[in-house]
Amino acid sequence: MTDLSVSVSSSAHLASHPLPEAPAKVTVRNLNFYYGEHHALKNVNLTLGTNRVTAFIGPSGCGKSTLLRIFNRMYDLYPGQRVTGQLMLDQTNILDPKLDLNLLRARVGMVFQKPTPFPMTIYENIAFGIRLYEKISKSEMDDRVEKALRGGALWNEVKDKLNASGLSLSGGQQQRLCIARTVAVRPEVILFDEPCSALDPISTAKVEELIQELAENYTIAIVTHNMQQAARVSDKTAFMYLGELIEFDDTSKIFTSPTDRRTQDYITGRFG
Ligand SMILES: Nc1ncnc2c1ncn2[C@@H]1O[C@H](COP(=O)(O)OP(=O)(O)OP(=O)(O)O)[C@@H](O)[C@H]1O
Repeated sequence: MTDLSVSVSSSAHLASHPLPEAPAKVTVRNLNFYYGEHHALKNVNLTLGTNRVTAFIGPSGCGKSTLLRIFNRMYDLYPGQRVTGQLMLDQTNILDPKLDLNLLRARVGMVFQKPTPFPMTIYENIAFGIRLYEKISKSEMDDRVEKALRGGALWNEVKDKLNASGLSLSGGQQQRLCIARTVAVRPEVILFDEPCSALDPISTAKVEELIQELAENYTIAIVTHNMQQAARVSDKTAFMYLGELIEFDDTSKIFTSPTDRRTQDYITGRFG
């Protein structure tokens, strides 16, 4: 195959041999999702491997964001939405109606498309979430804030202005603040919903680098419209179409020799 629109030969990240299987962190079995009458996810099956980055790609409306939002039960916020099937985070049933959603969302953090810092200081943006779950001393909190900001690759830029408003940062810095805020509560899984779509190329490169660093300690799922981004940052790629998971494989395989014609058509830009 010679006409793939995503140049993968230049990406050092893409290995030519199959990735070893990682232990399952999130397991999706026969998952269906409905917005009222609309059947938005159709019998989806896949596994997010521990400390792997899994990218979700596919044309607009195929259900990528819907699937991502089920992983931390965001759909509970809206009436008329319904899910069936099985979804496990290790041994925890994510779909259990009795599950404590605050605890789930501490374990499965989310970073959105647009940076959404709280209208408070940089320090408080981080400390706020920690205080929801833990009572710790001021010096412990200072340590945690520093660690989180380092985790968000932002510490060096903000260490001298922790009392400035989070909203005074640039868009790219705000997004890294949101990542730091997510990391601060020590999640196991981080969901990224098109995290770079509002960022310039330099900020995008920083966030992509950060995502790869975070994969050393976290299991990551990322929805992206940017195929080069999926190829650069992810280990595994899931291609979705009209609510179905069409193909799920090593990213190198999806971008060089996909099995399904529809995957090939999408990544070569024939539709979507
Ligand atoms: N709140 C909602 N109510 C009704 N239908 C919805 C709602 N949110 C999404 N849908 C529908 O569900 C389907 C999947 O939407 P979803 O946002 O998951 O797609 P997507 O692949 O993330 O799209 P995009 O790439 O444009 O963000 C679409 O047909 C969409 O119109």
